[in-house]
Amino acid sequence: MMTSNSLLTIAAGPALLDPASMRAAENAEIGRGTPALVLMERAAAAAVRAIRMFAPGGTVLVLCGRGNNGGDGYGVAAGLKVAGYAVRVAAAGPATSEPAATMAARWKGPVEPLDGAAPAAIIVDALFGTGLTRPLPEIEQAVLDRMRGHGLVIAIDIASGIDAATGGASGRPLAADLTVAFGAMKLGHALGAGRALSGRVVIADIGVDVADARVRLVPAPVVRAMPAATHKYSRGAVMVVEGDAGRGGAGRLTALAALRAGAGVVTLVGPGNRAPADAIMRRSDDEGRAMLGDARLGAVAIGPGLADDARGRDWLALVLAGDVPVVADAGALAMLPGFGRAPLVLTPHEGEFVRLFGAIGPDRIGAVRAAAAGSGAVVLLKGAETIIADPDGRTAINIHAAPWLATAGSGDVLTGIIGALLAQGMAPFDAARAGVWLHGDAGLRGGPGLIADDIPGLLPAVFAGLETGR
Ligand SMILES: NC(=O)C1=CN([C@@H]2O[C@H](COP(=O)(O)OP(=O)(O)OC[C@H]3O[C@@H](n4cnc5c(N)ncnc54)[C@H](O)[C@@H]3O)[C@@H](O)[C@H]2O)[C@@H](O)CC1
Ligand SMILES: [K+]
Repeated sequence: MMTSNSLLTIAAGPALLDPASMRAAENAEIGRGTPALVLMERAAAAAVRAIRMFAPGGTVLVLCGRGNNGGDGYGVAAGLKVAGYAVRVAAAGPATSEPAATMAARWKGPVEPLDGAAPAAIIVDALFGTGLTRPLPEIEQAVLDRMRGHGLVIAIDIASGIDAATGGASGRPLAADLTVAFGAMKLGHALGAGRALSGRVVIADIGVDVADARVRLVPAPVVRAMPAATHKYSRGAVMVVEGDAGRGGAGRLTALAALRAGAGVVTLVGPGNRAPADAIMRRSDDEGRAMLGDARLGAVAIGPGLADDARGRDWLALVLAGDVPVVADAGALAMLPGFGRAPLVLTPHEGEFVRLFGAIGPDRIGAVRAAAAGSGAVVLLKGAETIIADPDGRTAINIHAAPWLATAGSGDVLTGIIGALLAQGMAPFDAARAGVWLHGDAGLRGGPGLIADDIPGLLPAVFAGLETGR
């Protein structure tokens, strides 16, 4: 049925942890015999290395909280002082926990109160990390406000005030130029306000094992060399079920995107059976139904421009009952009859998701995971941060994208890209992840003024970029 000649491969991607899983991973390492103080020493040393690379030399103000994030801060202060920086420390009060208190005792210099501390060229924010559970207190908020606009800001683990589980901001966190994240990225670096306020994120390995993480960032796919003996069917055959007359533009965009994403042959199936005007093949509904029995067919893309009527419903029921992988979007989502045999990728935006699966609530990731587990389909919730879940629980978040992609027809293009990757034999979860990354990269390359029609034409540059690293 499927060819197995995918142009791309895609790795699992960097782990994205919530604070509870991070603590569990740290506790596991402590259980294996590494003292918490050693983890903190590693964290501080890694932060010092990152700061020396990012900002070699200068005056430093380290803002220390009373918890372990503050403990990291004292270690950073000591390390930067040894490295020749002029370091001052301001603290909210004595450290209340271990190993932070031990680390604080190693800082032999003066400690200023937070209120009144003057900014420096380099401001190290070690007030709160993953332990923040309440709104930022007034004194901490005031010092962050006073620092704003005055120096290069380095956040220790995460900008103080960002909820590491959700990326939500309490109060007004200070935007970081660089965040040194310990052990792994946290969800709060990738989501919501946290994504914008984290700046560049460097992951510091502190010897904590995060290999089991179920939620990961979508990484850049890798382009494989095509064998010379490739022919068009071995590169994947996609059938796009077109909308009705007057709505055909959406299907055409999907088909074009599938071709540009590397499918060898793309057939647009619809009532018209018009003469081909370009590289896209055109067939009638009857001919299309016959194609479903062709072993060379690799994937079906259905939904863009599709009307909620008898024709649309018949097509949807037919393809879901087959065993050719299906990507369903737009019109198909509005009339999904249930879930059939076919490996399936659903690509709803928020409104479509809510109609299909119910309200989302504050836990967007949990909602997408539940939708995938309940439906047996890979579910891809489109948005500024696209969330993709496999029925087996693997979950990915894509932040490699640009706001210019929020434009009419952009989703039709994504459907075509995913269709092409499915047709090449990529597993549905991988096709969805790689597809959304390619789409996002095209958006970044397109910039302001981008329209959906431009996206397929940007894909050759996206692939070239993957091969050359540019
Ligand atoms: N656990 C470990 O093994 C490691 C932890 N590390 C650091 O430890 C941090 C987490 O430390 P903590 O759990 O101590 O938490 P934080 O230092 O993030 O927060 C400090 C404490 O303040 C309290 N708190 C929360 N919100 C508050 C608010 N709004 N007002 C007043 N108090 C509030 C909490 O009880 C929390 O324990 C990480 O972000 C990381 O920087 C690193 O040293 C690496 C190793
Ligand atoms: K911090």
